[in-house]
Amino acid sequence: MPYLTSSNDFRSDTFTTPTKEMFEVVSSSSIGDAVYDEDVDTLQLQQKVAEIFGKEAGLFCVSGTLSNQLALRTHLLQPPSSILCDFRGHIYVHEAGGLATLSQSMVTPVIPCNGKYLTVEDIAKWYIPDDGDIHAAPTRIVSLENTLHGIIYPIDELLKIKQFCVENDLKLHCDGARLWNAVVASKITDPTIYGKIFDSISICLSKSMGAPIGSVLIGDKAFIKKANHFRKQQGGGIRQSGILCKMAMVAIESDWHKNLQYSHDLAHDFAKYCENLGIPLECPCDTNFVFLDLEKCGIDPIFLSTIGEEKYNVRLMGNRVTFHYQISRKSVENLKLAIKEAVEYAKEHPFKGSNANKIYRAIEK
Ligand SMILES: Cc1ncc(COP(=O)(O)O)c(C=O)c1O
Ligand SMILES: C[C@@H](O)[C@H](N)C(=O)O
Repeated sequence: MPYLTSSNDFRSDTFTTPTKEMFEVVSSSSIGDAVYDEDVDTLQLQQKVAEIFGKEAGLFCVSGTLSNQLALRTHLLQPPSSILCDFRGHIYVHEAGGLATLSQSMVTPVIPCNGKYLTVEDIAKWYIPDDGDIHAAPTRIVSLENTLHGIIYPIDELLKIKQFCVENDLKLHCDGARLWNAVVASKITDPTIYGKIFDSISICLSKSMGAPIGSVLIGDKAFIKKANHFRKQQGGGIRQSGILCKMAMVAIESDWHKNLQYSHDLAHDFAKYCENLGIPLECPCDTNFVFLDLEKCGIDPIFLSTIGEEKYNVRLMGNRVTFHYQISRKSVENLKLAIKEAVEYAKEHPFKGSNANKIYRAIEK
């Protein structure tokens, strides 16, 4: 099926497509060489994102993976070192082992005791102190994700973790690919709170915000200056990035609160529908993701995505159903028909296969 629009694409919010307005602004974008900090639209976007989330400076990156990897590399001075994160964290599961190769760092993947997000108790239990034990790779960074699997991090827990990091000389990074969603769902009126808590934040513009390309890494000036050095080293120093930054600025200047709330409302409605069908959720539906425990209902994810595409014109991948502002209500109705058929089919043909190819891990209950 030719890829037409994202209105029926529930695979990820990375499938959001540029708007007509984004294409229209391209012709008036600045055309300076961003490697020399001479591109006005790039400088403006970097500063805008830094100001929104309360940091001194920003650095445009072509992907969230690059933004995360630069942040963590910049915080690290020399091996041996460890980075503590949630065992489901993108930096650990989905960034191709970049921390090992680009940062020569170990990772301590931790399963949250509360089944949702790491608490300060989880971190205190699993962090590796720099106490002179030559067997160890001491923890240098705690890297959190907000949201992670769509789960919101409570501010009071973040503040406790921040305090622990300060007391133990640890850097605190946030993979904020969907921090915009957390702001809307938590009804945060002043997002600079996150800049007060985290030493660095990677903010994606290409997911729920709908820009075609780009993330911005934010931090203090000295940190961003060093991250820029690593960005050049890793080939991320791009030239006329004003084209991309102007498009991204359209997303920031849009009514993103309304857009993201729409996607959250669709997700919450679908989550309720699935639970009423007897499909448990793998984790709470706080924002735009619905993680279904298909295994518990004997539903084959391949069967679901196949009938979804061939019979109901919806695009699905695995057990994560993603909502974004370009999803149409008609597509949600089609999605509900597809999941209903999959439930009925599973009653007669329960799927007992392996979920080894599951790219989104769940916490065993
Ligand atoms: C939580 C999270 N962090 C980082 C990334 C990486 O972003 P990118 O795909 O632009 O590298 C993603 C991907 O969507 C993500 O879901
Ligand atoms: C697959 C993963 O890298 C991507 N960030 C997503 O959420 O779809």
